Amino acid sequence: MTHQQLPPPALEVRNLSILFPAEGGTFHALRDLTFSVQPQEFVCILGPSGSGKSTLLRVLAGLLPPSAGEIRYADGKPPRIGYVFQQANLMPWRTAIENITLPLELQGIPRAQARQQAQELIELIGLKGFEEVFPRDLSGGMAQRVAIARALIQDPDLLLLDEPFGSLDALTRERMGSELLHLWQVRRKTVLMVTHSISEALLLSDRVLVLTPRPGRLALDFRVPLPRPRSDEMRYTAAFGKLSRRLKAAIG
Ligand SMILES: Nc1ncnc2c1ncn2[C@@H]1O[C@H](COP(=O)(O)OP(=O)(O)OP(=O)(O)O)[C@@H](O)[C@H]1O
Repeated sequence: MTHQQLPPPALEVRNLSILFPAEGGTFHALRDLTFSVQPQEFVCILGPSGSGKSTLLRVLAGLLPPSAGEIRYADGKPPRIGYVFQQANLMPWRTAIENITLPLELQGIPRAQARQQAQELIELIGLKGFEEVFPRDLSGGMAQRVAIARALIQDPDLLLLDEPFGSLDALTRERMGSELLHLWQVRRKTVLMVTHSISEALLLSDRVLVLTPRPGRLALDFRVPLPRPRSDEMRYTAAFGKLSRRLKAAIG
């Protein structure tokens, strides 16, 4: 029998709990979560409102210390992280390209060099022609493309996406999902993405982690058995419908 050796996980979460202060004491936002993520894996986190999905991303980003348990990263130290939120949070006085280059400028990288690096991402993410547009003149989808490019420009090892398409209309959301898929196929990052959309999770990810209602525990760690490359057409297949029902039942 051959033994297939897996690379060390990009991150391991062990018995993670998060307690927050509440009236008269504390409450568990997350309780005893254990899972690991492989390098370049695309993992979606699904769960009802308040199940601790955003809290989990904040812990993984190092913005919130675990109350109990631990997080281990592949080479022992926290990876470079790119973080994208539901709102693009762009600087209104900077153009699209100037928002993208900002993280590099803050690192002291010369402006011309930063712009050159941004240009490659602009083409990859469908922002060509919008470089000099200010945020007020960008559509929601375009603004979110800028936010994703800004997160990618530092070449993060780990991309954390917190409902990045949550504020977009359904059609733009589908298109952005396909573009993210394309981006991931080209750049191959380890991705953890929070979403409320079962179909988005199935179409994009290798694995879906479903959290229970508060306190968030792991209800299901589900490997998506759909072949890659994935296409939008898959949404309309019987297999996809069956998987959707399975996830819906797990969310409750
Ligand atoms: N800093 C904090 N202090 C106290 N309670 C908090 C804090 N941050 C989050 N919470 C609470 O922890 C719980 C989990 O919140 P979190 O935002 O992680 O859930 P979520 O699954 O991302 O929700 P949604 O899907 O609505 O975005 C909620 O009850 C929230 O009110």
